[in-house]
Amino acid sequence: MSDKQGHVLQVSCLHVKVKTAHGHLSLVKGVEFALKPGRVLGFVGESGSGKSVTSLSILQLLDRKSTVVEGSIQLNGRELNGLHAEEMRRIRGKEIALIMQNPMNAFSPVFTIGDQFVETIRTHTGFGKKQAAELAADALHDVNLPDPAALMRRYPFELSGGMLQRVMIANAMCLQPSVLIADEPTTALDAANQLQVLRQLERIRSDYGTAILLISHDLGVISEMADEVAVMQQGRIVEKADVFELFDHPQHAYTKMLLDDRLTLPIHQPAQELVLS
Ligand SMILES: Nc1ncnc2c1ncn2[C@@H]1O[C@H](COP(=O)(O)OP(=O)(O)OP(=O)(O)O)[C@@H](O)[C@H]1O
Repeated sequence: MSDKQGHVLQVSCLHVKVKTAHGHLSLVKGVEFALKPGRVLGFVGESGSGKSVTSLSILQLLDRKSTVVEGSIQLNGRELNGLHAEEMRRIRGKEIALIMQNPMNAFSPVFTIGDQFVETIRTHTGFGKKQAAELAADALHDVNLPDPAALMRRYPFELSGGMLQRVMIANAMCLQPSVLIADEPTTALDAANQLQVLRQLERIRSDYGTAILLISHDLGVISEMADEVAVMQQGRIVEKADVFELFDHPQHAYTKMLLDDRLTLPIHQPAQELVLS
């Protein structure tokens, strides 16, 4: 269910401050953007510019004691900022999901992949164990993971980063969230796994109309996947534009510098190798 303008996610006037011994330190300053179903917004910017803090504040995952989140975060027309933690747990995963750079952090080391996957599905759907296990196995098969039944009996440390990343994507596929936040989803992966992960993200977008907030240092990935790009610098969005417009006619000096750096620095992966089929 989107709002009147058709947005599934609308972030307005978002400020995030962290409490320090010397007062409040501003990490995110007046960030605004909106996402429509099936659209991909790329988030780029130097390390420390506030991309992850922005995404964690949307998911209400920042420590409530040490941070202050101000502004509005509307998901399907419902305000998330300040929502009760229990209510937020019901929404996370089901309506808005996160895929992070280091997928090992997303899994408990003491339960098998299957236990965790099935539990997540059951929490959000009310399915029985058998039904949830079948859905999980189908989803793992869908992301090209071999022998899903055997894989579900394994523990996270027995899988590579690329495999875990695909398990997280399979998870998201089962729950079909309105919004998926992918925070550097390919950075830790080799070229073959990067491509697989990007293809799966593209499938989630096209099959389920999931809107994706894609955070990446890799301008090749952004240019392939994003419809629109927001450039962050020191906690602010300094430029936001259609992807072609931004790459062809960057307006802000910082965006120009990022694009110039791309030409002089070795980038993570040449764009032409990331063409999605
Ligand atoms: N809990 C915290 N307390 C204090 N400062 C923090 C906290 N979390 C993040 N920061 C600071 O906030 C700023 C933004 O961090 P953030 O992780 O959002 O950057 P980023 O753009 O995602 O960087 P990267 O691309 O390296 O992941 C950084 O200066 C970081 O050191």
